[in-house]
Amino acid sequence: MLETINLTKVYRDGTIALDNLTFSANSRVVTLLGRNGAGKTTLTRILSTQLLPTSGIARVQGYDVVKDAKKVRKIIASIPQEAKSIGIASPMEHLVMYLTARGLSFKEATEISRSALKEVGLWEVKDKPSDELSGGMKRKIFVAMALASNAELVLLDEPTTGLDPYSRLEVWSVLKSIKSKILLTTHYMEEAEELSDEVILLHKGKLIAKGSIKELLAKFDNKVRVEGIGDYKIGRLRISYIDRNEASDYVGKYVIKPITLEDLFIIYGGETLEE
Ligand SMILES: Nc1ncnc2c1ncn2[C@@H]1O[C@H](COP(=O)(O)OP(=O)(O)OP(=O)(O)O)[C@@H](O)[C@H]1O
Repeated sequence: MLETINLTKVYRDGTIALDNLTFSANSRVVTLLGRNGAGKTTLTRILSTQLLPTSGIARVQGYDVVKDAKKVRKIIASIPQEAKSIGIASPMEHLVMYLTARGLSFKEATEISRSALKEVGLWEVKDKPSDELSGGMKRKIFVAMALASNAELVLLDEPTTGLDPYSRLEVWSVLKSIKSKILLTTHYMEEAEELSDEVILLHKGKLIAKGSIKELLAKFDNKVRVEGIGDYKIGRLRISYIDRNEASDYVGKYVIKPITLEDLFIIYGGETLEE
């Protein structure tokens, strides 16, 4: 269970990263979506007790992230965006170090590490120094840690950035299978669609939409996306959203597509020509 009440974070230079954010979410996989700078990492860092809020309340499984920070740390595993592997240490060494630091015996840690490394597809390279692994493989070490942690809540900030499509599928299948609840941050719409039970859309530190993807898409059930014309501008592409029954007027002239999660992002994020 994640909960915030009027959560606000103002950085020292005056940047308002979170602006009176109030929400609660209790699904197994909750995904934070938003443009660059929306406040996703700031929220993840506050929930994982790495950053203090300026005001407001945030709770993880009922525990206040400021007053009960120690309890929160016991029940979460946090894999930040900037997590870097130690060059001379192998994937196996990373996992064993991590699990023994979480309080497991060396024997238990070794056993759990073995199965986690097999599951994320790192078994073949388990003893190689991580310096000699590809960027994607290094990223997978952290996914294996999340898997092995057995934490109540795992916070994963962009876990598949830099992975090839096959590795991304491998990571998805791991994330689907683990028992822990997950707070995921991603820029990949496909990933959000594949994994999320609930999505939280942030824009400039504010909540603009929350719900299952099905619920959010249902609001635009009668719309279609038209590419090549309109007020929304993504790079050089102009987009508009029209009623489904008007679509026949556009057939043959423009590309018409069903509404996806990416469109919600565009509609709610509101990047228009005027802005
Ligand atoms: N340490 C900091 N000091 C000042 N401003 C910061 C700091 N960290 C983040 N910000 C600002 O706070 C806002 C939210 O940043 P945050 O990193 O939380 O966004 P994000 O949604 O995670 O972005 P991205 O998708 O690019 O990772 C941005 O305007 C950012 O520039």
